[in-house]
Amino acid sequence: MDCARLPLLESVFCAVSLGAIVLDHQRRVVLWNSWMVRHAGLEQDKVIGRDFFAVCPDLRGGRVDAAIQHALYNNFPSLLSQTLNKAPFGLYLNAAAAARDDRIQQAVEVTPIAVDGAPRHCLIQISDVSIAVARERLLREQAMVLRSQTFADGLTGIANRRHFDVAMEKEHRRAKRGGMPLSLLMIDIDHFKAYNDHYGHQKGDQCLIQVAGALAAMLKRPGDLTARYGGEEFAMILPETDIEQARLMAETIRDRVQALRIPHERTTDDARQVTVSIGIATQRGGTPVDIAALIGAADKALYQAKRSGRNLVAALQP
Ligand SMILES: Nc1nc2c(ncn2[C@@H]2O[C@H](COP(=O)(O)OP(=O)(O)OP(=O)(O)O)[C@@H](O)[C@H]2O)c(=O)[nH]1
Repeated sequence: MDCARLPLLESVFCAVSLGAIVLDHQRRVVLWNSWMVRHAGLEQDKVIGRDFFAVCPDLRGGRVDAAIQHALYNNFPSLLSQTLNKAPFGLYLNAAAAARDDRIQQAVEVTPIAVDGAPRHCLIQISDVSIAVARERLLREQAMVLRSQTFADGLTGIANRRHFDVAMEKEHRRAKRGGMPLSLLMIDIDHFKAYNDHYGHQKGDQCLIQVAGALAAMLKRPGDLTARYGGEEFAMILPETDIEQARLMAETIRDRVQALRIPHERTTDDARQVTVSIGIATQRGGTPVDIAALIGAADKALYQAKRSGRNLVAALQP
């Protein structure tokens, strides 16, 4: 190497906008660039010639330590993925960030370096990936919000039809695998067309929100789901629930909706309140039917409850 080019190389080493450290074969710090001085808060004269792990004791025994050993003794380069290592070096944007221990997000690369007439050295490069990490976090949060929106009904906030379909597939598979019963309830507000006609569409929407809230508040087990199936019809999935337990649940739903005391002048109910009819279909444990048959049976039971006078529960076992 032409000696006149060495100061130039050192200036370049110091000017790059990433952290650069060179270690010798004994893991002593040979070079520590200005970016490291700025972000680690350690001047070159405090680190040059010292053992790397005396300068950065937290890194001993971790993945950076392993990468250094690989580079120095096995001649292997390593790229430490940001997600696994988060921010291994104590590097900060400024003093305020250091006080909060708010580290610069880092991508770390360790490369073996052959040196003429001396044992192998290694170069550690640290890039600031804070912007990319923040962008990724934001995208992940936005994806979660979008996901929750695509699975929620816009009016009532409970699960929508798409969520119902996904949950039904999952619970149906689980019931089949475990030989457990599975109940499905179809819940329909009685004379809702007349309610809308009499009180107006906005009041109709309020009524749907109240009924949905009452249904959602009844669920206790993690696999249970209540969804807006469409219009004024709701569905409830009750895993590991036999026909008698489902009937009890349906009767409680009927009571809870009546307890809301939503006036309905144009209904057939004597109390002139909003009521619901409920159809139940239960698949026995060990004798599964397909999902379409289960939904069809719940619809048929709902139709029976309506035809028998409304504000009633009917059940079928397909
Ligand atoms: N306000 C409001 N009304 C809705 C919504 N979705 C569906 N509906 C109304 O719900 C009513 C359903 O009426 P029908 O299917 O005839 O049933 P029904 O009047 O409830 O009669 P039964 O079910 O036989 O007791 C229709 O008038 C729809 O317009 C909604 O999001 N908001």
